[in-house]
Amino acid sequence: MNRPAAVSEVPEMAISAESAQRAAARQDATTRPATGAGSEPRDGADAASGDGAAERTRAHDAGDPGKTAAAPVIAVRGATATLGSRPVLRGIDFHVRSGEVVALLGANGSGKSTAVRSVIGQIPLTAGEISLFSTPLRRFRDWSRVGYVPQRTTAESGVPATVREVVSAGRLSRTRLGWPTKADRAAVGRAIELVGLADRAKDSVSALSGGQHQRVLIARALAAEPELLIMDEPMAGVDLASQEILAATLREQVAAGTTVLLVLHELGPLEPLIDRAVVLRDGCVTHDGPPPRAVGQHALPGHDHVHPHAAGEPLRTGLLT
Ligand SMILES: Nc1ncnc2c1ncn2[C@@H]1O[C@H](COP(=O)(O)OP(=O)(O)OP(=O)(O)O)[C@@H](O)[C@H]1O
Repeated sequence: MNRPAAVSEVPEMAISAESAQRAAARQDATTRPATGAGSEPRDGADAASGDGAAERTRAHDAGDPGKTAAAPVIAVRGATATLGSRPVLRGIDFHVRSGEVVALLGANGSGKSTAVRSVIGQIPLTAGEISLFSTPLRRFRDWSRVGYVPQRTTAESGVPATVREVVSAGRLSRTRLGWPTKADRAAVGRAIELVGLADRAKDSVSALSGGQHQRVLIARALAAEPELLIMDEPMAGVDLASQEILAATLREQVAAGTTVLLVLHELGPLEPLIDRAVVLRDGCVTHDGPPPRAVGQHALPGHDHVHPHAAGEPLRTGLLT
């Protein structure tokens, strides 16, 4: 197995003071919205599984900020994945701690999307293991704690749907059997407001721009008030105005203690939020630490990151080898 570079073997990663503070603040369950993940009972499947929810409750009950802050929300160890006959992840290790914002960076085809899709169980590993909230992925059932925004999708399904309908779909993991409660409807309304689309809530998603679509998808992920938000290139193909709204939305989530893993090809307006960067190259981790500074590296040869979904000129990341 081609193990990743030494940096990924270091168990304790630099976590910014800001991140540590957020993690501690998160311990005050009061920082979560009243209808948030921390205040709601679990559904039957979750309760039956006895997995993450119970462990999380125990951790909170223990009242030891250090303990929960130290437990990784995502732990990836020796993850190896093959697509077709091609090895795409070659034994990668990384983790994301509670309250951290971690960017997964790297050149086109380095395995970023495969890594996040493995984390949410869409791509099976051929070796290694992944845990979410200290529960092995194969036993993890508490998906309402996880919000996922996939790469390159639109909010359109072919069936006419309004912004509110699409965002409401994101709440289904929390909706008890039966009709949505007042709290469910309020959470959907909040998510729509957060992404600045309150005035478009009744509009068909087919009438929205690409950037607005992306905002709908993020609102859909936020509607469940997840503790962990995983986003695959949330800024790709998004106009500047929408980028700024998305950055503000994410800032708000992070301030409330949400843990974030996001694939990016450039840090852009999200840079101030990023605590740590994990850089992939050919399916291996080549850096795990402070976000690389884009300035200066742009001038180096081989630093163009051509994003296949964005027409026009190559985007530069300053992060590539
Ligand atoms: N279904 C598939 N079958 C075979 N190979 C695949 C498949 N999906 C992706 N790959 C290959 O796996 C590698 C990693 O792809 P992945 O999408 O994870 O990279 P990425 O770093 O997210 O790239 P990008 O920045 O272009 O989105 C690429 O070489 C890609 O061609």
